[in-house]
Amino acid sequence: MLLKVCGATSRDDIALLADAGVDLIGLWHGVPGGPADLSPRRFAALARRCRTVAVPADRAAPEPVLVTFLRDPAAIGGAARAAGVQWLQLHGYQPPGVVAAIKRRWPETTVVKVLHVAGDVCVERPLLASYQRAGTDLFLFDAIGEGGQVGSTGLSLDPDVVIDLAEATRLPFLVAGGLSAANRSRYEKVAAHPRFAGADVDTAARDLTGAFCAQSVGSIRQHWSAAPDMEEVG
Ligand SMILES: O=C(O)c1ccccc1N[C@@H]1O[C@H](COP(=O)(O)O)[C@@H](O)[C@H]1O
Repeated sequence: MLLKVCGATSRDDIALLADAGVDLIGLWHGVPGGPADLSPRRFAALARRCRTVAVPADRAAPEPVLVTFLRDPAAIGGAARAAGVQWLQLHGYQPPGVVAAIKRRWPETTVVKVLHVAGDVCVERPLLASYQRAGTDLFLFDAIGEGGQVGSTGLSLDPDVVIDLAEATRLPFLVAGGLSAANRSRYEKVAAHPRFAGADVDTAARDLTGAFCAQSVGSIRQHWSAAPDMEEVG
């Protein structure tokens, strides 16, 4: 299973996350006003750092992921390509046409489309087939905040809602939304699903000051790694 942690902003963040065994590191670009938003230059520098950071010989370097609210396929694909980044996380409400345009021009890209869930309602439910036809590689299920907040809500999804959504799709999926070491046992059914690809965390990876905490990330890794292994995705 893959562990993704979101919102790295420094070389030290990446060293800490790599050392803790994180597989995918989310780098924000095109998240206006976001505390972890990166300029194109900084985004490219940190993506390079992900690929070159020291990791034990038996582990791959973490994969940088462009996490974005951008909607313009050329801007999204252009930023990723300029930084040599293969993974895109389309957070927010980009329509299926954006996925299709990216996959047409950059077919080698792994596109993760976020599906936003409020309670037991997935906003994009009527569009699932369209996103699949467009070439989405993985879905990421995330909780919407009470005021419609998107990303890093710290709110957990009901595992039964996750399973229901997984069954309505045919792609591998990641889960986000208030995940932690402590609530891993609640997601037993989810982690055992044959298309469960991994967990995506922001809030629980940090301490009270908002900095990444090696101990918390290590503990999340340890608890969530108990999930059955996923076949290669992307
Ligand atoms: O972390 C953010 O603020 C953020 C901003 C813009 C897009 C995505 C963002 N994070 C995503 O939020 C979830 C996890 O959040 P949490 O563990 O509930 O705090 C995850 O998908 C991140 O990629």
